[in-house]
Parts: sequence; structure tokens; C-alpha cells
Amino acid sequence: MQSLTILGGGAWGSALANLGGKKGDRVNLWSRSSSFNLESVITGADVVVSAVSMKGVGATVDRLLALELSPDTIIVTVTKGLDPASTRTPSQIWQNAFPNNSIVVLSGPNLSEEIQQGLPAATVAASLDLAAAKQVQNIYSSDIFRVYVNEDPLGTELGGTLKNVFAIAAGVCDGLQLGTNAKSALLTRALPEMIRVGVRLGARAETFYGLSGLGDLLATCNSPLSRNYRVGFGLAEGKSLEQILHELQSTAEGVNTTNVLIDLADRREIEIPVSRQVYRLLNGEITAEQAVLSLMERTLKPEIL
Ligand SMILES: NC(=O)c1ccc[n+]([C@@H]2O[C@H](COP(=O)([O-])OP(=O)(O)OC[C@H]3O[C@@H](n4cnc5c(N)ncnc54)[C@H](O)[C@@H]3O)[C@@H](O)[C@H]2O)c1
Ligand SMILES: O=P(O)(O)OC[C@H](O)CO
Repeated sequence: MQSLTILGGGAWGSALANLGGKKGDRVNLWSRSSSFNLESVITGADVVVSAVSMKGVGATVDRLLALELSPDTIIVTVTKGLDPASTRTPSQIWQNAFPNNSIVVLSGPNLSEEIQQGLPAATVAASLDLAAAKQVQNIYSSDIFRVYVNEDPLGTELGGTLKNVFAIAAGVCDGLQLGTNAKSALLTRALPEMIRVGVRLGARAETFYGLSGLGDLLATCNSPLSRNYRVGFGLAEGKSLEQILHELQSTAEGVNTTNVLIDLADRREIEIPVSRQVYRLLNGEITAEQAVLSLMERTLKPEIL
């Protein structure tokens, strides 16, 4: 029996606590509002899963740094975001803070509401330490959750993070009722845009064709269960971003990710036409209709994949 501690009691942290208990492992779910202290569930934990939103990663890392985390404890990160100050991914932040611990990224097409209903899903546990990824694979695999492993944590993490930007665009596409052809074109062009960014940041291109890239892109861009999709849909309906986020009462990481991505792409001169229109829309520079027109009227070019 292993001891598993989940940090963050939101939608995904709660689902991961349920999934983690399926094999009889001891599971502790800790959140800021927990009555017990963090130290009591960190001491002796085999695996600590960080399931906080991007804005909570820094504070969570600091909390753990103040405790004596064993170097044998595997840290799993499931956050799909980018740090606005450093543009770093959550796994990079965790690895920097805990250089002696194995860091595993768990990411895939995993809408928490479906998983809480017991519907089948698959995901990826990725780490530079393959043994640690396999340990997480064994803990989480069940008859409703199939876990694959790979050795590209950055690519796995960036797939889950970048697809949120395109989920906003997909919500716009459906909200404006642009049709199946347009949606197909959008998702197909999104993938090379994700790969372009990922490869420049050091990820492997092929990782983006897997569950954590294309898989999560398809799930999130086609489901009203996705909060990022709902942001785009609401914008197409003419709602303000403030109103949409107020109604969501939950995390839509794509908003922050879009802003950080633009900053990163500007500095590194990466071409990200779809993300740029999402950025302009989110920041009130253009309407949803103008965003579509800007993409349709771009300079004609070969189809570069
Ligand atoms: N919900 C899903 O379907 C899903 C699936 C896969 C990955 N994710 C990712 O997991 C992360 C969490 O998503 P969620 O759906 O659980 O969001 P949520 O809004 O339901 O919960 C966010 C959690 O983060 C915690 N948090 C925020 N700031 C904190 C801080 N300063 N200190 C401690 N805790 C803090 C909150 O208390 C809450 O428990 C996001 O990055 C999301 O992209 C979500
Ligand atoms: O609700 P979203 O848009 O944060 O999407 C949840 C997951 O990332 C889907 O894999």
C-alpha cells in the first residue's frame, strides 16, 4: 500500500483523490481550507500530487519548501498553466524547487466531470525518471483510467497547457455557429501551432500527436464541460470576460496562458496566428467576428505542418 497526498481540493484534485483510492492506497486530500495541517500528510507520503491552479503553484511550492519533504517522495504535477513572471511550466517550477525529487507530469484528455461519473479515460504520466512515471502509472491505472508513460514531461505538460488557448477559440467557433468545416480547420491548424511553440521550448514534436496533445485538444475543444471552451462560447455570445469568469466560478487557465504565451512568442519570435487572435479577443481589442476574419484574410501560404 502506498501513501498518496493530493494538494488542492478543486474539481481535478477531488477526482484524482477518488481515482487514487481505487487500489486501496492511502489517499489524503489537502486544501487550503483543510482542518488538518499539511505537514501531517506530507511526512511519509510516497507521492504528492499538486492539483492547484497556476495561480496557487508558487504558494504551494513555498509551503512544501518550509517542510521536510523526503527526496524519495515523487512529486506529480497536473496543473495546466504557465507562470506569468517567468513563463515557466509548473513542472519546471517544481523541479527547480526540489532538484532531488522525481517530478512526474500527469496530463491527458481528462474532463473531471466525466471521470467523476466513472466514464473511461486515458492519460499520460511523463517524467525524465521513467521508474517514477511507471510508479504513478501503477497507482492510477484502473478499469476506468488507462495511464501511458513517456519521457517527455515538458511536451506532455505543454500539450495540456496550450490546448486551452485553442479551446477558447473552439468555443468562439461553436458560439458563432461557424460549422464543422471551420471547426475542423481550426483544430488542424492549432496542432502545428502547439508543436511550433513546444519544440522551440525544448519539447519533442511527436509528443503533441499523443493523448496529452491532440487527445486533449480534441476533448477540450469539443466539450461544453470545458471551462476554457465556455469562455470562448460566452465571448461569441457577446458576454464580457469578467461576466463569463464570474459565472464559471472555477479555473479557466487558458486566459492567463494566452497572455503568457503572447509574451513568450513575442520575445522568441514564434508565429502563433490563432493564439494571437484569441489574445486580442480576450483583451477587448477585437470582436469574435473580427478575429475570424483576421484569420481568414492572412497572407496565402503553403500548408506547413
Ligand atoms: N478540472 C479538470 O477537468 C482538469 C483536468 C486536468 C487538469 N486540470 C488542471 O488542474 C488544475 C486545477 O484545476 P481544477 O479544475 O481543480 O480547478 P478548480 O478551480 O476547481 O480548483 C483550483 C484549486 O486550486 C487551489 N488553489 C488556488 N490557489 C491556491 C493557493 N494559493 N494555495 C493553495 N491552493 C490554491 C484552490 O483552492 C482549488 O483547490 C488547473 O491547472 C487545470 O487546468 C483540470
Ligand atoms: O475545463 P478545462 O477547459 O480546464 O479542461 C479540463 C481538462 O484540461 C481537460 O483535459
